[in-house]
Amino acid sequence: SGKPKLTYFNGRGRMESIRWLLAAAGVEFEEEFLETREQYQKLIKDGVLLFDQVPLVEIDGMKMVQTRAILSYIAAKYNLYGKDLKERALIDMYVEGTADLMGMIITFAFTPPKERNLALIIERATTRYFPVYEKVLKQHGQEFLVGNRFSWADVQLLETILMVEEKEPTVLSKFPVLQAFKARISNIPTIKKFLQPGSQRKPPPDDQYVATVIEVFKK
Ligand SMILES: N[C@@H](CCC(=O)N[C@@H](CS(=O)(=O)O)C(=O)NCC(=O)O)C(=O)O
Repeated sequence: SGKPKLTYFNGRGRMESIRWLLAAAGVEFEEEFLETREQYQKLIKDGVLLFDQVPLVEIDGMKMVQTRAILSYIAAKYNLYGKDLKERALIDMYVEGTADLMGMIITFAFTPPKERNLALIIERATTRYFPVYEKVLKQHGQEFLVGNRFSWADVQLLETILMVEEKEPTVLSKFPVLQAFKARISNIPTIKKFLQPGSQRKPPPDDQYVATVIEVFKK
């Protein structure tokens, strides 16, 4: 069909940022959901998982694995990766910062309840990460994080803001510039569409999602 094909669980995990970036770029994609151990073993047998891991994204005749490699390829292909090496370096830094914060939330669902530390996630969000993006936007006074135009960094920052707000709705209370950024980027047509019910955006992980991941990878 020519559309990229994403193979992963029917949930966010590492694939959600890829769904966001493709959607922001206005690129339609298909999905195959990993539900059983047999499916996973077949993928391995067929030799399509370079490191026996998912996300897998089939795009432009390639069977891509490794989340960052996939995201970088999509960002470059759809001109969301800055105009030169220095803008790309800034985008990489901002993207890795949001990835670190999102990573804390992704592992939260797989952490035994009594070991979960939501306070630490909110503390990191409000003292280490969000202040950086608030300052960057405030300092240059532009609409977007890098190069005065829409990029991968903007997409991933919005994804991160929404994910942290799901845990703590007041998290942006001290970040007025990020509040305006959130409203602005949410209104970009391709993103507005992705935020509508019925899109391929996935809900927060629930017990069933965690159980499926554990079941599929059970040694
Ligand atoms: N660095 C890889 C890590 C991928 C990874 O660990 N994937 C997990 C699934 S999930 O953590 O994304 O849910 C996996 O396939 N694990 C199986 C295995 O490692 O044997 C990436 O970024 O894509």
